[in-house]
Amino acid sequence: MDYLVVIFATHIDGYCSTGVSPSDYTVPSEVKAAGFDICADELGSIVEGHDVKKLRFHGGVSGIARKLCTSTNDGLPKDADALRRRQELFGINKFAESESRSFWVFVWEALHDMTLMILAVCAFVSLIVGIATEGWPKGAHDGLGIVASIMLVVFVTATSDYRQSLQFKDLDKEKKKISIQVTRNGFRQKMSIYDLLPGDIVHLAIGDQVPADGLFVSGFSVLIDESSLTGESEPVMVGSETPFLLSGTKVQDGSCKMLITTVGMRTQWGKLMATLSEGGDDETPLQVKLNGVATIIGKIGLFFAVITFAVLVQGLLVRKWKDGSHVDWNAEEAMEMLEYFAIAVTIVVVAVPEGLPLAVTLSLAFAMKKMMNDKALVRHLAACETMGSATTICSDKTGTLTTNHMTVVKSCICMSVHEVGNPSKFANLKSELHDSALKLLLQSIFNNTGGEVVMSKEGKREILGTPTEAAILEFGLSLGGEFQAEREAVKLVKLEPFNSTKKRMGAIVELPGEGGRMRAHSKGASEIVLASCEKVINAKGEIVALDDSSVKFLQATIDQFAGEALRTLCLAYKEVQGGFSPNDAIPESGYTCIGIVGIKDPVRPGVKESVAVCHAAGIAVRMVTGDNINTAKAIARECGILTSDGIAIEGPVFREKSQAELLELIPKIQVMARSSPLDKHTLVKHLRTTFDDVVAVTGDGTNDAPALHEADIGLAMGIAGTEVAKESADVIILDDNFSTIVTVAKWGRSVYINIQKFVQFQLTVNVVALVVNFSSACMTGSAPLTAVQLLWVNMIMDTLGALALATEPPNNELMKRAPVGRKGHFITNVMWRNILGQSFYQFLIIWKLQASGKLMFELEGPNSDLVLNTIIFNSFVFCQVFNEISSREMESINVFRGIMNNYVFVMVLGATVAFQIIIIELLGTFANTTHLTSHQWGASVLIGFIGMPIAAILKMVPV
Ligand SMILES: Nc1ncnc2c1ncn2[C@@H]1O[C@H](COP(=O)(O)OP(=O)(O)OP(=O)(O)O)[C@@H](O)[C@H]1O
Ligand SMILES: [Ca+2]
Repeated sequence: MDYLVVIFATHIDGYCSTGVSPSDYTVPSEVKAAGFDICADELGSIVEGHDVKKLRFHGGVSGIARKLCTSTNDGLPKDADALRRRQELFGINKFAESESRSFWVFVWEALHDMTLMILAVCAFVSLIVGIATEGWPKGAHDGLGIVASIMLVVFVTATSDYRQSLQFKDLDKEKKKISIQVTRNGFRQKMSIYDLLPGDIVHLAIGDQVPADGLFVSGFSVLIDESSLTGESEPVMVGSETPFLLSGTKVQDGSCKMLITTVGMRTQWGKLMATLSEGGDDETPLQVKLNGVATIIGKIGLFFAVITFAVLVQGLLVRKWKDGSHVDWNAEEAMEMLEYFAIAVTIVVVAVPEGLPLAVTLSLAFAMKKMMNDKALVRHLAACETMGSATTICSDKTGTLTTNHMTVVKSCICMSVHEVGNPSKFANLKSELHDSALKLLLQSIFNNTGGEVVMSKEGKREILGTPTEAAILEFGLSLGGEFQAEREAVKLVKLEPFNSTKKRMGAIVELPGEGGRMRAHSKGASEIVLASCEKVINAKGEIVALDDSSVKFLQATIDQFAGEALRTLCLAYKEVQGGFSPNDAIPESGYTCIGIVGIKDPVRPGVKESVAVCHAAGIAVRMVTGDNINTAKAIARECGILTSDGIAIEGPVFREKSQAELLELIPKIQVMARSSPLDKHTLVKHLRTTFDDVVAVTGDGTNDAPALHEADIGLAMGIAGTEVAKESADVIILDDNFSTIVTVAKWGRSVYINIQKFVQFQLTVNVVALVVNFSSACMTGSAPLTAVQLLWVNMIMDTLGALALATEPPNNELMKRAPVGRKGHFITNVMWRNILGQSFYQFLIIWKLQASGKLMFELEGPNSDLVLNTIIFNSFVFCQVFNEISSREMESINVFRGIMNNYVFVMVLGATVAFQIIIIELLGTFANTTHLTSHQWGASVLIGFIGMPIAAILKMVPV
């Protein structure tokens, strides 16, 4: 679809008269023909340029809406043809994506490997010298062998890189699936931001990202964070005087309705996106660490390679010196030199564990894909590996531990406690309420709210807004209130939307008649709102002073509700004397308490079990919530988070503690209630720095963003989460479920362990290959493993090994051990034991073969060296094949568990064996091998197999 935008963009440019002063603006004929009175470029210049003059010229926001043939109340009409025409003229809300790279780019990149290039030069020289001396095709075998191996390596590397890039592309798409509330055809609906068109009416709330450029229509206290566009961190006020909203910016506070004017690539954000290149995650910490390891090993390899080469050349020179032929060289000797050089280079190739970073990516990408199926979307690759070492999870309560389906189940209106929930109980409550109190209550509920009650397309009543708001609106409806009627009865002068720092929201309404009397409504965390009350409505409907006994009664009620795990909210009002201008602040004291409601939000099924899994896995779970302490405690107890030796603390208390006190306190904190965004951040920071914990934080709201950012792994909720929270997070939990977080931890651990397994396997091969070639070069003057053979071994241990070992799915055992934490060594003692033990065996057996293999296999004649070397090569490869199986487990003896479920492993192993047979039996001329008898085959396989019981015995050695 993108090309459409471009075509029309250029098309319209010809007509549109941008840059001219507003008064001589003429509408392009094409636009006019479609019924619009303004073109896309003009709209773009107004909003992007914050051009108040032009805006005024077009009749302000309502004028623009008219010219765009839309209504600020009902949005765009449904007519599909008209929508299509609109899209043709104004474009769609998509951003040009950077071109995806083709397979050949990856081939080209794989070819850029230094060692491979040197080898290619060797092959080339070998080909020329070979053909010149021995003729075609005999002289070309060695060279062709190397060329083929290089091609194989390049091809496999490129294929795997290419496949990764495709996967990341899919993920990128998933990441960008954002929907938003839109009014079209008179109905509120959720829509993908990509379907937005100029003229659409979008509802923005705190935490949303502005999806396209547009104008503010109506709303309150809108603060926009434009830092993503301008880098300016100070938020900008948006209102009817400065109505410009730019895409890519975020709503930091307030809520509003906006009219979309400019979409897609025409917006500044679109242009910005086009200049950013896609994908390409930074390297993860593990990758960085492993790259370091790889460099060291590479250097060791280089050292050995140089010595091996020197020793081999020296052997040749000494031989020639003895012959006295050191001055004249024949081609065969030149070839020999070249082969030595090739071997030296190959030793470097083998030594450099290119597979390490690859294994990490493979493993992470695999985990990422699987996690997506398990409802976790990984935004930053590094997160999954970090999650594996997490020692603490700071979870928020609402929505993560609970279902986020809230209903009012108890109320204490006018000082009398009622259970509500079914129609008869509501009738009961209603009959007891005094008329004037009921009126006040409904006025408060329906005006002092961030939610809305609307009719859906199907004619059903729908409640919009956060779950808390929805619960209260539902409560109001059940009491016989009507949203529209209450809204029309008074005029809303100001609304201060809820935010987590204040923990309350307020509204000012103008009452009808009587010279514009004003009334303030306040709603919020019950202790806080109650503290600002001076009066209360009593059971008779009279307004009386709030005396000590009433305060005690209300506080006891709050505690009682909270003790039953209910979220409590207090509603209060105040008559505002002496007028009110919208720029004034809503009063904070002198209120009259209407009542308290208790909202039930049941704990999610399975949370208790998941918390238990975390505890078994040595991960501490803490609840950090903005809710009342007793509510939090009750729920934490229900989930198994709060235990008898744990501490529950309130944010304001926590804030006052000294550094020394915190040191003592923090490890014991299991619940932190009434926390502000900053408290959450402080706790996480302390845990990370002072206690060296690896901290995972979950959150949904904008208030959680700082903590999510600070955390080692931020997990945002996919359903309830705001865009701001999601953007600060590393992982998005698509089903908002705590159990999914445990799954992420499990995958993280499996990634970590899989990479460890792979490293163990690869280091073993490395050590043996290096030592064998080096020692025999030193002692016998020849290398048993040739360049082509080494390249094949390299392939087995690098790419194929990574594939086989890095993609093992997790098992439940993983969650029964302690987390690695921040200080754990990547290569553990267990791994060293396995590596050294196994290498020792392999080295010994190959050494034995070299020393007395001819005797053992009764080899004689001119071919005996070749046969023996083939046997050595074959045994060496089979040692790796069986060691690959042993490497599936680092500690447990049973290495076969679940092997048949991991078909990649089985396939890789099968392919390795099959190709080994082909190399030896069919490609002997290229690989410097020869046909082996069944007896010799059996012996090589047996030698490899013995590595397995040895690995098993090693696992019994305690470290
Ligand atoms: N729409 C609202 N209007 C007024 N008060 C509200 C509203 N929503 C929540 N509250 C009050 O604020 C408290 C929650 O504050 P906040 O949103 O900061 O919590 P949170 O950190 O998101 O908590 P959680 O861990 O439960 O998600 C609630 O206990 C309630 O008393
Ligand atoms: Ca929250």
